[in-house]
Amino acid sequence: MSECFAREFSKSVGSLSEKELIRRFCGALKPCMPPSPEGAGDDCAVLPKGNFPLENILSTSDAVILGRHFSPETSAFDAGRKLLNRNASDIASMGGVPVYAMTSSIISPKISIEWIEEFARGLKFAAQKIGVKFVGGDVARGDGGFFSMHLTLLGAVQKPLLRSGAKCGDRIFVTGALGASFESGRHLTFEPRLKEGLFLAKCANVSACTDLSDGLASDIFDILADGESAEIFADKIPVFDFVGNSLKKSLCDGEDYELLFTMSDMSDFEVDAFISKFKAATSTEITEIGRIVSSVGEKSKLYLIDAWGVKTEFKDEGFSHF
Ligand SMILES: Nc1ncnc2c1ncn2[C@@H]1O[C@H](COP(=O)(O)OP(=O)(O)OP(=O)(O)O)[C@@H](O)[C@H]1O
Ligand SMILES: Cc1ncc(C[n+]2csc(CCOP(=O)(O)O)c2C)c(N)n1
Ligand SMILES: [Mg+2]
Repeated sequence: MSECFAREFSKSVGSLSEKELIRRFCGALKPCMPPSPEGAGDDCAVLPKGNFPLENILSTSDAVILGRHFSPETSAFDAGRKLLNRNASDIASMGGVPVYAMTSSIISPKISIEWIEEFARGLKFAAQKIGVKFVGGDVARGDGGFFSMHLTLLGAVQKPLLRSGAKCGDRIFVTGALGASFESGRHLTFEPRLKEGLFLAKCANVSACTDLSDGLASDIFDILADGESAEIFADKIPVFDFVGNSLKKSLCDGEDYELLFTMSDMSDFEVDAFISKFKAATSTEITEIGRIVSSVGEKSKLYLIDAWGVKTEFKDEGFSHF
């Protein structure tokens, strides 16, 4: 595994010119970079409309920052893969398909050339899995030991799944299992729930959807309108099986990159059939974890209901940078 910081100047990006650095980075991304003008090389990338196969264009942006989203011990390959996949998770949560990516980076001159190429190979690995092409970006020098790369991902969607739309009485579901994403390494190795998002986009009674990046205890509020709260059945939360994981961690750790969504007008009988259909179409487990309830006149809240039916407000928060 290549080390993040070079031990000799000649192996550091500081020994390269800006153009040489871009050439090395883009070289490691091949064959995921189309030639100019669609790809890098001119002042802008020229993206043919026909390459966005569906009616609406989606756009999202997220970064990975050394010390914030990965550590100096993380493999560069895993950090690069994470960068694309965490953006693809946002496209998945809208029910879209990812198409084009652009990366902008701030790089300390001490970063090793081998490390940055390995980072690009992680990006390429994720891109080949989900059919994304890289079409340009930017690099700038950062001081000290700083490294960040920001990725803008464009995608396409017919009818987007939105965060808004959940109504009182709707059932709340989540894909996969939650918590201990850092300790288990899933924050690096997860696969974006793209086929799951596409499946949901075709279901008429999905009323809201988002992906879980800051933790359910935070992200649930993104799908609650004024006058709505969420009741979650504590014993239904799919706690990821990992030493030290807990209900609290499953709600607060973040970086699960699972989909949280709501369904309207569904009978108990239909729930089992839906869960089976979802599994058959995507190979992914989903769990019904709660309901949207009315709380008119007060702030939206997250309530936990225990196995005895006792309801308490859950006040711990998910991840927040500030
Ligand atoms: N610097 C910014 N300028 C404009 N809009 C922003 C900025 N930062 C965030 N936003 C917008 O705020 C909204 C919420 O951002 P948030 O980062 O919570 O979404 P997210 O990408 O799903 O979450 P995460 O970053 O945890 O993956 C998004 O629509 C995003 O585009
Ligand atoms: C070194 C290191 N320290 C902490 C964490 C945990 N972490 C970082 S960002 C984030 C939420 C989503 O990020 P954002 O809001 O930027 O989208 C979480 C849970 C990590 N993965 N690596
Ligand atoms: Mg998101």
